[in-house]
Amino acid sequence: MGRLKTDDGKTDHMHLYSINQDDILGNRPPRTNAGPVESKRTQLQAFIRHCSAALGVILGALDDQLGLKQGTLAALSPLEDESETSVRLLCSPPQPAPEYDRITLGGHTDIGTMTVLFHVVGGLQILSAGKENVMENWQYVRPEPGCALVNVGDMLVEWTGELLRSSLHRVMTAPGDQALVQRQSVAYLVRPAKKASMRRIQGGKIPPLAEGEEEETRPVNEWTAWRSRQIMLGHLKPQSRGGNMAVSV
Ligand SMILES: O=C(O)CCC(=O)C(=O)O
Ligand SMILES: [Fe+2]
Repeated sequence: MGRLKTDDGKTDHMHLYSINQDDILGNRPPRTNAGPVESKRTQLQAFIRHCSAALGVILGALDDQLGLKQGTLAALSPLEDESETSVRLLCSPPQPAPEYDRITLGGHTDIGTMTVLFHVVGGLQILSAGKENVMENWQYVRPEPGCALVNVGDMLVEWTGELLRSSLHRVMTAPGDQALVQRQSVAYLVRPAKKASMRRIQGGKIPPLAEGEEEETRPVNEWTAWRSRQIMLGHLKPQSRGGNMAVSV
């Protein structure tokens, strides 16, 4: 806790544990995780497969809407290929004297393909497209019982020539009395296969490169390292991207 800088120059207010998909599915030699994770390998495998199947349905619907061949988007992140896909556990301690302006996890867009988020306690906030990044423009996203939240990541924005949008979000102290309890969330963060390309997908409704626009040719790993570094150095500001054309699903 307190290791990551938040947007207001303070530090985070959460514990974070990342579980690597390749480790759980056996795509690489096993890592030694914390005891509670090691004892739940079977459940984690089932969880990953379940999330992935659900995302497959959503990606299939997006294929249709974008006029792409069925399976195009899902094929970029197959379970059996090595990737940086992870299950991320977040935990923020209760605040007996809540500081409602405290940032638990700073504003960011998810860098990968898509995210499935499970949360019960509030605190997640989103900055709507086109809104200035000031406190009063951030809106809480109320968790819906029995529902997961699905987020588009930056790579889907790149592949679709910015048709799809990745939204800037963050975690704050939960509103009202919810701040008095511990907040936990589980996120399944899908990243593409390491060997995938960041090249824009061709076909369907995806716009071809405009004149003078440079083609992105880097592989996923290189692009990820570059983007993370640009954000860390402050050369790139995390912000909502894409959404150039409404695509209804
Ligand atoms: O805990 C949450 O509600 C969101 C976490 C998140 O944005 C992330 O893990 O990328
Ligand atoms: Fe996120």
